[in-house]
Amino acid sequence: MKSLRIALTKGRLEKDTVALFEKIGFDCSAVKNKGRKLILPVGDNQFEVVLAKAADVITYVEHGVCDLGVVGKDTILEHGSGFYEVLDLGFGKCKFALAGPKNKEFFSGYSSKTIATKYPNVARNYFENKGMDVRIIKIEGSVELAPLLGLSDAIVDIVETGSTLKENGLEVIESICNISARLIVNAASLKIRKAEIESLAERMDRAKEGTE
Ligand SMILES: Nc1ncnc2c1ncn2[C@@H]1O[C@H](COP(=O)(O)OP(=O)(O)OP(=O)(O)O)[C@@H](O)[C@H]1O
Ligand SMILES: O=P(O)(O)OC[C@H]1O[C@H](OP(=O)(O)OP(=O)(O)O)[C@H](O)[C@@H]1O
Repeated sequence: MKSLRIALTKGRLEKDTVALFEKIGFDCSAVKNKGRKLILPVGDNQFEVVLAKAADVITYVEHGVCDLGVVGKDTILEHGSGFYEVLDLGFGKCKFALAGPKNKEFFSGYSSKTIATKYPNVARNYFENKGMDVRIIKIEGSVELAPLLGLSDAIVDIVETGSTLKENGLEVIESICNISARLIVNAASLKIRKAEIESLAERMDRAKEGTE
């Protein structure tokens, strides 16, 4: 049978995932010396790692061309639910927050507010739950610019250390939810290759706790 294929969010989550695999004892030298290669073997061809952008990890897992994926809860909340989320990996910790200019009251007044965000679905759900009607503008990155430039009243974005907000005169108005990296699995793969997938997830879980 061909080896399991895991889609891995490249960038921030990549290093922590590789560190976790190495803790289990898998040889990750191909991933660490990847050059521009995007599909790489791990261990003794135990599985293959596919390096992809966060939202694409979900697309590949949902379509079943990858059996598993490592992706942030932020991306899951924004982009999808057609898969199983089997494990909180405990790294990539940050949170979603509503943030805006320091010392400026956001929830007062009657005028409709404008929100800039890279996560329009998350922002829409958040304000729907509050019964607030807001205008949402999608921004692709450095979302903190939007209120500084006068495009929006506030932002919904990821906050980790808080320094990006602080250095730009912004502050958290309200925390929305915690985020961390998750292991996701294609539904059909979980049926067909249950034992293999469960064994890998268990090993990742134990390595995460430092007991492997
Ligand atoms: N400070 C942080 N900022 C953004 N994401 C973070 C942070 N800390 C942890 N993460 C997690 O890392 C994941 C990947 O972030 P990364 O910055 O590598 O990619 P991205 O910002 O989604 O995409 P891009 O490649 O466009 O920068 C996020 O989806 C989130 O789950
Ligand atoms: O609280 P902090 O530790 O400052 O981290 C939060 C910042 O990091 C992320 O941006 P990223 O670096 O991914 O760039 P981007 O905004 O262009 O996506 C996020 O969108 C915030 O801007």
